[in-house]
Amino acid sequence: MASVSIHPSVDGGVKPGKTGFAGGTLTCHCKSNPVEVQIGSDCLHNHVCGCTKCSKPAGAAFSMVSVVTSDNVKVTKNADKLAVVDGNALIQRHACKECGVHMHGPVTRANHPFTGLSFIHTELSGTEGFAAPTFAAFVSSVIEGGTDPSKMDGIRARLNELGLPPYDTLSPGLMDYIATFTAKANGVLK
Ligand SMILES: N[C@@H](CCC(=O)N[C@@H](CS)C(=O)NCC(=O)O)C(=O)O
Ligand SMILES: [Zn+2]
Ligand SMILES: [Zn+2]
Repeated sequence: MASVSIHPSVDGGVKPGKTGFAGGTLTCHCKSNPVEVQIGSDCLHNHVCGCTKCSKPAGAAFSMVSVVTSDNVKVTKNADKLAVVDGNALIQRHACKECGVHMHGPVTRANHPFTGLSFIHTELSGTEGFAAPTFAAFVSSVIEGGTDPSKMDGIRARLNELGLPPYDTLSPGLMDYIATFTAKANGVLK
């Protein structure tokens, strides 16, 4: 069952986070002058994502991606090496121009449910303790990234085995959060 690599951080089993964890430093893969980003809190939620836009380690079918509030994200070293991958995307993924690693991705678009949040990859921190992923998002999207559709049953079974329930968009909790935001913005809900 373990033939497909979901992500190196979960392939050996999902490691629980540490209660009261206060953050850590994310470092890119450059051997010299790496970019460093300080995260001043635990992540609010963590998950694995199969979409083509989130950066995946070599050989992995998924990225592991989480959110923190953007005021808890500070680029502390070699900020000049960062460039936005796609200026039109909702998530402004800032990648290292040299090694390609995505370091942080703030959402700054006005009136969006995710405004004020930044997407980060906690495995870039040497310190373990960030909250563990709890579900798998955009699972069907791995096909767009080149996965053979015949592998999908096995991938979903492996995700369930790891305790990461698979969804083809976000988890029900997050989809409800987004729909509630939209219903309030439209005046349908008070
Ligand atoms: N099927 C698309 C899905 C892309 C997508 O919608 N990704 C989600 C999860 S990260 C998202 O919120 N994207 C916003 C963005 O990339 O800015 C793909 O794989 O490229
Ligand atoms: Zn780098
Ligand atoms: Zn994604």
